[in-house]
Amino acid sequence: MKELAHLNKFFYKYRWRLIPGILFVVISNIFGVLPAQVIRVAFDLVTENIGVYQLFEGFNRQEVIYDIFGSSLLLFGVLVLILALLRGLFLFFMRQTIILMSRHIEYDQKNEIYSHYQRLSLAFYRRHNTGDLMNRVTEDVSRVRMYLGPGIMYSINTVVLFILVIYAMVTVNVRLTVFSILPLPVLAVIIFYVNTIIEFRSEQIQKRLSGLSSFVQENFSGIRVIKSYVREGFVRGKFADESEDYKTQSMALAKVQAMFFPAMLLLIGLSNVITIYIGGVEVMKGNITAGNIAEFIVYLNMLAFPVISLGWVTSLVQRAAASQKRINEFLHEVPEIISPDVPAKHLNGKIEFKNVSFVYPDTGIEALKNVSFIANPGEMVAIIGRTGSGKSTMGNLIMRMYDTTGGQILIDNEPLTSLNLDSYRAQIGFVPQEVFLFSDIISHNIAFSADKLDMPRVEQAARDAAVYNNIIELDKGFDTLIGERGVTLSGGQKQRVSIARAIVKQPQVLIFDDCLSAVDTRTEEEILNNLGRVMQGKTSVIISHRISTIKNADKILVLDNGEIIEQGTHNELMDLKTAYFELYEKQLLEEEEQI
Ligand SMILES: Nc1ncnc2c1ncn2[C@@H]1O[C@H](COP(=O)(O)OP(=O)(O)OP(=O)(O)O)[C@@H](O)[C@H]1O
Repeated sequence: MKELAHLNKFFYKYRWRLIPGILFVVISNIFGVLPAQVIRVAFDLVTENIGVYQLFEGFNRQEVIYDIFGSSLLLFGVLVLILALLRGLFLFFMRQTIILMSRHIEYDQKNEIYSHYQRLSLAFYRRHNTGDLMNRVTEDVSRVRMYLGPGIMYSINTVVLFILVIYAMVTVNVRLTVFSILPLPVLAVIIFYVNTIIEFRSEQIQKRLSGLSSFVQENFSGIRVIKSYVREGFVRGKFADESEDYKTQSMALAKVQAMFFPAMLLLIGLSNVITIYIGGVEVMKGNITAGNIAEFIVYLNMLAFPVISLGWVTSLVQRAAASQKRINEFLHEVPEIISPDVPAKHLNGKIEFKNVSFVYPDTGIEALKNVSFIANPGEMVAIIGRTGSGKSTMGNLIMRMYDTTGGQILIDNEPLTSLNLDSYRAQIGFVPQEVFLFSDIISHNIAFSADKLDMPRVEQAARDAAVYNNIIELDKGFDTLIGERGVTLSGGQKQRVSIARAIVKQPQVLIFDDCLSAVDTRTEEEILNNLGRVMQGKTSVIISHRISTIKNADKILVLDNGEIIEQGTHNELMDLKTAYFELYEKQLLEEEEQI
């Protein structure tokens, strides 16, 4: 439960909603209790007046008594109505303060979690799946809100109402009070247990439902594979099985829910019966009036809801505590990559790896061993090697997505870890291996790094990335929506849009992580020529599988199993007639075979 203490700061922040809220709860409950007393007086008036009315049987005065009796009853009726209206008004204020407070806190908490997520490093995102990350910012926050809003509101309501009602009951008759509230604790305990079962089953259903939606989502995304392998029938069968499971769980829940309300009504009914019986005995003894029984019945029915909410609120708080625990787990996660608090600096673009080694934190895979090289401003350095040799890892380390586990990376002769990270990354154009474009229009995707859209710059970047002609051929040109809701670009087009996104930044350092793989060799040459112009005096790091992409580089690093086994220019490496030469021969042979 201590997990919920994290939320106290929000209660303090919104104290001017919470305090009036509590006040409104008290006032609304006072207006809730008063009608019961009015009803008692009215009831007693009825019994008295019937006696008086019968006494005047056969007299003219009987008519007058009847009229007085009628108008006073009407007055009581109007009074009850006014009290009910006032109660309603304060209930409205209560919700407007406390429930609104919970919505404000929900908003703040979502932002708090989301901005913390943004600070966490790539390794964190690798460790946790997207569904989990999303659940904590949506479902868990909603559960916590249930505690902040209804939870707090009904708890205060229950306490205040209990004090007021029990006090009013005890002042009438202690014996009757004890007997009539006797079934209520049983009701609270039953509701707590039934609620726990309901919640457990609901959670199971929720899990099945998210399983079902992930299943459907994945199959819709992979519909091409399903159709090409004619697996529609198989997938349909699997869907039916998953749905069947969901149905069974839902029916089990419906059964418990079906028992819930009758059990509740039974216990409330039992309280009423006891009140009337014991109350009747007390009336006969002359301890209370008939009006008191009516008053008690009203009190009991007023207590029923708080008793029910007691069980409900208890399980709600438990769930909120569990959710807050999950939220806190992430909020207390310290980012692995922290930028030192130093001023931004202009980047010249010298990159130096000094005996860099790197082991991936979660898998323990040693991706780089003792890697050393220098890339000077104005140079194009290429990295080539077999798959899994550590090329992308080098890109990730230059971007400081991870910190090295051995050796050092120097940027402009300073350790990378001592630079202002935001300013450093802002001056690098990184094109990742897996293209990712947002579901937005093309121009926004290209201008992603800028706060303001500068169309001439976007168009120039598209030209340099050799994708301009493809874009203007589309009906809406740069305003074409791409992604799930829009046009599907080809693999090569996507790669080039993501290249344009990096170029538009006019970066000091450009990193291409195998992002020309889906581009034909002629277009590739065009892009590389443009790059030569755009990146004049700046540093480019080109990671590739293809020798054709990198043969003009100033320096080629041949990576194998995390180690640089050769480095030099194309000609130098060819002369060596070792690994690079063999790779060249192999690729030449493959090209000839294709022709
Ligand atoms: N996020 C990660 N967590 C753990 N291990 C990783 C991660 N990314 C890569 N690896 C491992 O590190 C090694 C080097 O991977 P890397 O992606 O750098 O190779 P690559 O040369 O870029 O390969 P490819 O050409 O296929 O993209 C591989 O063994 C890979 O399994």
